[in-house]
Amino acid sequence: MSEPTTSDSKPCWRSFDSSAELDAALAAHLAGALRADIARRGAGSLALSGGNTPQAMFRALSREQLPWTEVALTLVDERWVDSGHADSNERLLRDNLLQNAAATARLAGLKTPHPRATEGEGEANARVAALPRPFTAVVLGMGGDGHTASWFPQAANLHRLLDSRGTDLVAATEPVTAPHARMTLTLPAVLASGEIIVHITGDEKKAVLGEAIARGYPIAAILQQTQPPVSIWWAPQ
Ligand SMILES: O=C1O[C@H](COP(=O)(O)O)[C@@H](O)[C@H](O)[C@H]1O
Repeated sequence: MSEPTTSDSKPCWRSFDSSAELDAALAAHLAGALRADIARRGAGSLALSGGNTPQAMFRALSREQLPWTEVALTLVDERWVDSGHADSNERLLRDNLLQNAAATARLAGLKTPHPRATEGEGEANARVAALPRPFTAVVLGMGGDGHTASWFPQAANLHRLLDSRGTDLVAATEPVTAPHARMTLTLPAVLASGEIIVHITGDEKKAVLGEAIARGYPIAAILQQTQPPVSIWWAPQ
């Protein structure tokens, strides 16, 4: 299957023969970007996605040797569940990345103690605002429905999440087609990054990406960008 491009921009594709190769290369790439940022401004930061795709890459990244005490991590999006819940992206990050050499990195999660995600917006915004930004890198995943971050096609407030002139760094949303209310970075927060990496695997997601622009999937908001640079890292399942 060929690599889809958009009419306006051609995100750079990095295709690998296996997920294992992709995971090793992406972990090394992120570690290099963090080292460079720490050397340049004394701090590095990553906004990372949850879900199944990035878990092995997180474990590879956790073994990279770098000054992890100077690294701040946050999530691209979070499900509104306790941090010990099986569906918690924070739990996923703690279990897979905040281990080994990376155990000393600082994590600013998006889940607050508020019962409702909408009530946690102020605190979550303040947490993200306190991080070293622009992010060194943002790593996005993508669902089979073309959602990235927690920008779901059916969400009533999708417009707010994708408002490039909006001032909120995060916002609550109801995905409609997936469980749990969410807290998600907004488009302007994602764009305030040294680079954006879309990390996907499998032919199905490659095909979805190819349809994204034509069908107006939320990930099109990223694929159409030229600044910061966007690259797509892909391997077969
Ligand atoms: O719900 C979510 O799904 C996407 C994609 O996850 P995957 O399991 O298909 O890799 C993920 O990027 C996002 O962070 C997560 O909250």
